[in-house]
Amino acid sequence: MSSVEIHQMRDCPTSAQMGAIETSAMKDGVTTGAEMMRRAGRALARAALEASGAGPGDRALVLCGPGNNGGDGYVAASALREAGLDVQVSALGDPRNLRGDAALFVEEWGEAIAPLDPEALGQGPRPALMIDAVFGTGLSRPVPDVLPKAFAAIRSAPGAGPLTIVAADIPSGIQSDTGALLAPGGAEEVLAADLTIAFHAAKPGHFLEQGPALCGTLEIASIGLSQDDRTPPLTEPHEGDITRLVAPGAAEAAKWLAGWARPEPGGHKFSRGHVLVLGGGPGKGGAARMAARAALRTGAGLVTLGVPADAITENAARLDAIMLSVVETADDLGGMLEDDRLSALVLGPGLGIGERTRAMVRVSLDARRATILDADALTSFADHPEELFDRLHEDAILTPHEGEFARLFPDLGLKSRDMSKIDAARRAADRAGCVILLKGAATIVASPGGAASLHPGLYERDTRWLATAGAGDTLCGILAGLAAHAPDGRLHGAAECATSIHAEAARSFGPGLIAEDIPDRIPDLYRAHGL
Ligand SMILES: NC(=O)C1=CN([C@@H]2O[C@H](COP(=O)(O)OP(=O)(O)OC[C@H]3O[C@@H](n4cnc5c(N)ncnc54)[C@H](OP(=O)(O)O)[C@@H]3O)[C@@H](O)[C@H]2O)[C@@H](O)CC1
Ligand SMILES: Nc1ncnc2c1ncn2[C@@H]1O[C@H](COP(=O)(O)OP(=O)(O)O)[C@@H](O)[C@H]1O
Ligand SMILES: [K+]
Repeated sequence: MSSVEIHQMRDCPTSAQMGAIETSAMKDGVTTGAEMMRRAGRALARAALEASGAGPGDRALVLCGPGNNGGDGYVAASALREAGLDVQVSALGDPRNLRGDAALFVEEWGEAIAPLDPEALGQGPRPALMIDAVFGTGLSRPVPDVLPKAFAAIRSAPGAGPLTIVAADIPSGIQSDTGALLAPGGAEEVLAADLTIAFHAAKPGHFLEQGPALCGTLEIASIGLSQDDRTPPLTEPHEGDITRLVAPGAAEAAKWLAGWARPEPGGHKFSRGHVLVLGGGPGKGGAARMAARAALRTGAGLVTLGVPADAITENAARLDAIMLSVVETADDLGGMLEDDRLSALVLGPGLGIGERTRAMVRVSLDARRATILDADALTSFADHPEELFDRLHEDAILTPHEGEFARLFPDLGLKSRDMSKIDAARRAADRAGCVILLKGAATIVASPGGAASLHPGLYERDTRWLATAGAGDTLCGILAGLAAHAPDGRLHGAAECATSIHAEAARSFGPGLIAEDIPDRIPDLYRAHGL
């Protein structure tokens, strides 16, 4: 199983990590600050010309800020002028205060720089393209009032043609580590871009909170730093290494899936693992059945659904390849778990909230199998999460959506946290002592100790059709199908791969997707990746 180590992932650095990558590349003589800025600005100009279709004689407006993001803007302004456009530059703050590389490119621009004056900007005529290079990764506090006023003026300026807006690194007003808005009046105060050109790597803010709604299309431009650069771990206890972006290309995904999902040659059904999904009473079985089907399709050799006696008839009428067992109580479960070939357990989908579920979770965790806890298995511990955390171990994983997450980790929930979703998941993993898979448009996988990955169901990997009842149940099943034959302690990797399979299966179905469709897309997906 050595091939499960394959990780063809990209990085998703914070602002501090991005700074460290740049500094170390400059120190090692890989590039210079001016060269990076020149590449960044030229990439912006090129992308803006392409996206807008503008050419010689067309008007361009470049808004430049007081830091290096502004520096990228001055490079872009010079490049657009070179391409024959009629370029106007408007600056926040006095450009004479710019230092370092940015000052160099102000000089290279050498023409008039207007102050950022909403009234003047509102008079038009509206340009064909606009570059937003006011703030990038250095935005550290709410934007000044003049910025939203200038944006509003630009939006309403008179003019015939459409305006293509291109953001340098990230739209100004989004905090690049968290995706939070640093604009007191909300999203209306940030100029939504048609296209965002991120430099070197996508940042967390492109995927989290308000970021995705404001970035438009996201493209990454190389600025001369190698993709393989790694910074040393930061010293803060919960920062850990750079977040990995789980976005494998087709060739990478094929290798990765082969490592995780292809059966061993000469294997048998038990070597592919046996998943036990626990279900609830009559009329509550759909979620567990979907998880079970997904586990079987993903590659578990056997899947058993364990339900109370009065739910057997209903389930028997709906299942064939999936086996059925009566599991009335935690004692029944304990008896079943004497069979150590049961290698992965799923508890939560449709299981019911209360003491029966809590007792089953205790028995499951004590049995030390790969154990996936979702939905009702999480909510059952909302009043006493420590009781759950005390029993969790490295072969357990919690797969909450934001609502379930907030019940177990109230201080880290969406409404109360003052950190990124990534750091919230990291902190939760440390507290719980197991892997956390925190769902949403961007799904985070975090392990105790700080390792974290972000799966973007966004941009070219848009999986918005997954926001449908039961989609999470199938994710549990896919994860169980992989975990059933994964070596111990590999749940982080299994969770990354499961999220990716789940998303790709959903995308291959597309509009109108319902949860039942997901498991049955997996064979086509595997075939497409050469399994
Ligand atoms: N060599 C490199 O480093 C490269 C960097 N690159 C580019 O640089 C960007 C990062 O540059 P950066 O670190 O200078 O930050 P940036 O986003 O320009 O903003 C910081 C400035 O804004 C100010 N400021 C902050 N908040 C404010 C507020 N609310 N209201 C008013 N002012 C505020 C802040 O002032 P201060 O906080 O210091 O008072 C400071 O002056 C990155 O996104 C990429 O585009 C690329 O060219 C590649 C090479
Ligand atoms: N807007 C969205 N874009 C992309 N993926 C999404 C979006 N909303 C939800 N998802 C994904 O859909 C699934 C929903 O799971 P969950 O919330 O547990 O649903 P359920 O409880 O109904 O099964 C998760 O895998 C989540 O990451
Ligand atoms: K910007």
